[in-house]
This record gives sequence, structure tokens and C-alpha cells, in this order.
Amino acid sequence: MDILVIKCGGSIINELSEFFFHSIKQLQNRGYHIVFVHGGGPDINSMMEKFEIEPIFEGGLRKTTSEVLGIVELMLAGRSNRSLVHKLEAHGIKAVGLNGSDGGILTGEYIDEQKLGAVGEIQQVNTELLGLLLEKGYCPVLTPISITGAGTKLNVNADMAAGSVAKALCADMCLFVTDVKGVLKDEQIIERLTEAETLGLISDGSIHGGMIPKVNTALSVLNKGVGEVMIVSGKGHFYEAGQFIGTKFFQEEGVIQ
Ligand SMILES: Nc1ncnc2c1ncn2[C@@H]1O[C@H](COP(=O)(O)OP(=O)(O)O)[C@@H](O)[C@H]1O
Ligand SMILES: CC(=O)N[C@@H](CCC(=O)OP(=O)(O)O)C(=O)O
Repeated sequence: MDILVIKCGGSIINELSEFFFHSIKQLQNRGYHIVFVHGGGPDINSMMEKFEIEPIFEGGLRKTTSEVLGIVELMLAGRSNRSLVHKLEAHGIKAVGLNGSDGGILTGEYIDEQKLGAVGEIQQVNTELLGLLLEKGYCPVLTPISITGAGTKLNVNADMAAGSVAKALCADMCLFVTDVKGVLKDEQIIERLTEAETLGLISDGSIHGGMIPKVNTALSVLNKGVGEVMIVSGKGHFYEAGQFIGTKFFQEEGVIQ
């Protein structure tokens, strides 16, 4: 089975274009089975504002008290997930929305409870349920919320959750859909990036903010059983005439994977 994992960023989830859904349909017609993992950072921030709680990020990860975790789950499972599933269904794409913690799909552990609160990293992905849905032609749509062995929910960065799902499924491809065309330098898209080049762009500040967890995850899934990794835009076509449009990552210069 050709599997594609698509991470849909919170930056774009409420503004996905008709071209985006057209690209998805084309990929399904080409035989890809698709798993979605989504974020929802901006929606979480606006709800926190309503509760008058200031968002705090450490290294790109949201400090998650139990009160914040309630808001994170409310927005990811109750809003972002519902909205993405609804839009997919409206475009004729069969989709089933799930909290990542449902059925133990995403099990995780605390990263640093003292510093970050209920923020986790994925330890294991239960691929059985995902496989059943894919076989029947449904696209699973997952929030990045995971659960510990003891049954505690954890907030996981959605880029990292998508990378873990792609690795566990040995996906043919992992795509990070965001609000820019790919990794940019001087406003120009960089179409191919090696690991060394990417690390250079982080250290010179060309890659910053929310792009950092995305490129780090992209590099971490390369050569871990995932065929191809790209960052693409949800604003236009990201797949047209058999070609993907965006930034593609390579392990080493000159090596075509
Ligand atoms: N070199 C770069 N190229 C493109 N975008 C970058 C770069 N460095 C930082 N960014 C920022 O990263 C943002 C995408 O990350 P983020 O907002 O976290 O998206 P998402 O919600 O899709 O995960 C872009 O909108 C841009 O502001
Ligand atoms: C631990 C952590 O930071 N979790 C993220 C989960 C959502 C996310 O990653 O959404 P984006 O894709 O929009 O960034 C958060 O609370 O914002």
C-alpha cells in the first residue's frame, strides 16, 4: 500500500484552498492512501486569549498546564479536527477524525514535566487501527494528542507527531502543509535541501520560529523508512501534473532518493 502522511499546520487549516483538495484527490487517484495529522496552534492561542492565559513557548513547544491541556484538547479535537474532517468529506474524501490518544494510536511520554508540563513525545504508534481504516478507503485524521501508559493525555507538537506516524507506517512520503511555499531564503523558495544546508540555515537565522520543528522533523524522518519528505503550501496546488511543488529534503548532497 502506498502511504502518504500529511501534516496540516494550524497556520493554514482554516484557509485550505480548493487547489489543495484537488491535489489530494489527484494523489488518491494515483493510489496513495492518506493519513492526516493536524495542528491548530493559532486556534489554541485565540482560545487561551479568551481565557486570559498567556501562551508560553519553550523551544517551540507550548508550556502545558492542566488548564492549558483542557484548552488544547478542546480546540484540536473539538474544532480543528472537526473542521478538517468536514472539509475533506465536503470534497468527496472519506475521512474519520480521531484524537491521537483514541485507541492508544499515539502513546507518548513526558519530555520534561518540570519545565513544560504535559508536553510529550511519541514513543509508539498503534498502526493497526490506522491500517484498518486505510484498507477500507478512509483517511484517518489525527490530532497530535497522545496518551501515556498510565492514561494521562499529553500535548505533542503536530510536526513531531506526524513524523512519528510517517516512520511507524514506513510511509512512502511525508508532507508538511503550511502557509508558505516551502523553506524560503530572501523570499525565494529553496527546492532542494540537504541536512547540512538546513542546519546552516537554522544557525544563520534564515529558518526560525515554527519552521524549526518542521525542518528538524523532516530531517529526523529521512532514511528512517520514509521515502520522501517535503514542505509544501496549502494555498495552491502542491501536486500538479505528477510533480510535487515545495521544498524537498535530501540526506546528502547529490544523493537522489
Ligand atoms: N526560512 C523560512 N522559510 C519559510 N517560512 C519560515 C522560514 N523561517 C520561518 N518561517 C515561518 O514559519 C511559518 C510556518 O510555521 P508555522 O507558523 O509553525 O506553521 P504551521 O502552523 O503550518 O506548522 C511561516 O509562516 C514563516 O513565518
Ligand atoms: C507541545 C505543543 O507545542 N503542541 C502544539 C500542538 C498543536 C500544533 O503543533 O499546531 P501547529 O501545527 O499549528 O503548530 C501546541 O500546543 O500548539
